[in-house]
Amino acid sequence: MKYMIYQMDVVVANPKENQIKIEKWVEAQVTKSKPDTIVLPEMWNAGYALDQLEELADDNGEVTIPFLRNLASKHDINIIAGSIANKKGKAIYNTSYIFNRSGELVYEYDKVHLVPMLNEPKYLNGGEQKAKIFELDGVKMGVIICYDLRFPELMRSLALQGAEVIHVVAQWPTSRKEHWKYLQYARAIENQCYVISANSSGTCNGTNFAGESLVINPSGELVTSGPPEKEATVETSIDLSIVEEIRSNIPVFTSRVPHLYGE
Ligand SMILES: O=C(O)CCC(=O)C(=O)O
Repeated sequence: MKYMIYQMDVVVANPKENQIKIEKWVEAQVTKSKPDTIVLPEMWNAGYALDQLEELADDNGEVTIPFLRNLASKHDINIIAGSIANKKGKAIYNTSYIFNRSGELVYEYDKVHLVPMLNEPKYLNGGEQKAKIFELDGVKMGVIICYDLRFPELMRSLALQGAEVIHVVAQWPTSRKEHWKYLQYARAIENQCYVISANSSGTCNGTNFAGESLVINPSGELVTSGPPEKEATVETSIDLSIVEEIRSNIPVFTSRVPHLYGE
């Protein structure tokens, strides 16, 4: 499966401009490289303008869903659509949408873990649904959002449901870039799956975002990386046949003793 990741410099507090940016990027890059799947970063509609989300957030995807549906079917691509600030009733969530190449919305996930360091709980609601896997081109996959990466239980639950590829969409700051990298390596090794991330670049309220979107294979080896702190397109192909091979060589899933973990 061929991937293209948009390590995007999100324009803060300007959903329309970000939508145009994504459209132009897809027109320019997708037509050239013809990937199967593209990945966008976290909160690409509004950026981290948390105190303006009441005005900036989408309303149950009413703007974003038709935009992405059309992009997917027009270009024949699967879209791991990062995430957006999204109103559901009175509450605002950080929502990820996944579209297949026919333009069908196959999965929707609200970020479960909110970041105290950014005061997210003041502005956002945490998702209340269990994370599930979805399928694109017959491959079992999952998605988590940024701070979710610090909670190994979440990715483990996706791996136990059969995910072979897990995406991390993020706006992770440079100040904690080592955590960003090492946590992804750990999650790939312990779950023996591909970890594919899209981080943003650029700046918001004095915070620089790290870039360095990563593709790590199920053995914990780096396949490719985006550059630090600048907008970029990251391209790669992943070989799914190695997932089963690695899982049978080191059979951690059959060695688990769940009743001793309080599960
Ligand atoms: O956990 C971290 O250090 C960064 C998390 C974050 O920035 C986010 O979830 O948006």
